[in-house]
Amino acid sequence: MSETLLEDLDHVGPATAQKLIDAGFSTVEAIAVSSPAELATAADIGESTAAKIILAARKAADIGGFETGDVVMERRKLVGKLSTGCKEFNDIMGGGIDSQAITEVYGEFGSGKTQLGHQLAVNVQLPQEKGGLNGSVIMIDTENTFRPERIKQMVDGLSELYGEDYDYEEFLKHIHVARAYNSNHQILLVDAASELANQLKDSDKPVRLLIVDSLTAHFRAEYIGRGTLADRQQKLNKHLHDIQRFGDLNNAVVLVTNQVMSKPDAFFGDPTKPIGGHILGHTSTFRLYMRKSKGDKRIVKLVDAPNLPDAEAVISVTTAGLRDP
Ligand SMILES: Nc1ncnc2c1ncn2[C@@H]1O[C@H](COP(=O)(O)OP(=O)(O)OP(=O)(O)O)[C@@H](O)[C@H]1O
Repeated sequence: MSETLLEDLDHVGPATAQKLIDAGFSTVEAIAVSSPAELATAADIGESTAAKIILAARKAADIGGFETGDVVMERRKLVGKLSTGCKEFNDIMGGGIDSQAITEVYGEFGSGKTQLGHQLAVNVQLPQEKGGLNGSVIMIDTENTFRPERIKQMVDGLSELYGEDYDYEEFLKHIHVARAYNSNHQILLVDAASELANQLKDSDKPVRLLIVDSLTAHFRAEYIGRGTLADRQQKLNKHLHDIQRFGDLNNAVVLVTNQVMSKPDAFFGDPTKPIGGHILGHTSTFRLYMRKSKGDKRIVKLVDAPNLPDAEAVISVTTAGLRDP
């Protein structure tokens, strides 16, 4: 990542730099990949100035053009694999959940999406040899489903598993949770997340996991009726690009959850399909479909991945956390 300060960019004075930072554009890279309209609104500047700033940022950040395959290969080498704690599940994901990608998990209520989020929030804090990424977590919680008590159970589960004495309070300190009260708030929280990630960048636990649980619930509740569909998809699309950018810039794993329709509905369509339709399908790099099975078992199906075959894994959701059955 470039070390250029915002103030060193042409057309950016100290006041504008501060406005940009307040709006969540705290790095040259974040500015370089924004659109003039987006930047103009966020920092309250004219669009032509915004366009000039973006050009300057692109030069300074040295991103946005073509890359040769070896450069892509270098960045891909940094891709981290976060363990789910379940062997079969890790296997179908090629060894774990990739950083620098969005993984969407969809399924009915109670299928275990939130449990997976909690387990990853614990695992990501572990060192690499234990399947973690030695990182912190940012969680955008839209339905008030985050439960610190559940984290404690999972940390206790880890202590048992490894015969070590993990302190759940330490784990909780590295999970930054924000409630999103509506879809606009949810969108703004990604900016806040970028800022926080930036602050923690050089700490001993940089942010390596972003969870948005649920990605779609607010959008679904707020955009009702056919006339609003295009608007909703457009907002969701931009939101997802912001999220993807977060994952790329922070080399972070991104997990977003999504519901399926429990009963057919003319607006949202097929009951077995995730909400959000095509836009989500194209943006999330990995899609997982979770469903309940017997007892505490859950079936996780990889339905879409760039370079992996579709496959299924069985996991158990136990008090100690996600486990192999
Ligand atoms: N402490 C626990 N011990 C064992 N199993 C648990 C525990 N807490 C939750 N579960 C299991 O996880 C299920 C809830 O799963 P989860 O909250 O992840 O669902 P979800 O897919 O996020 O649903 P929703 O769409 O409603 O948010 C419970 O029904 C239970 O089976």
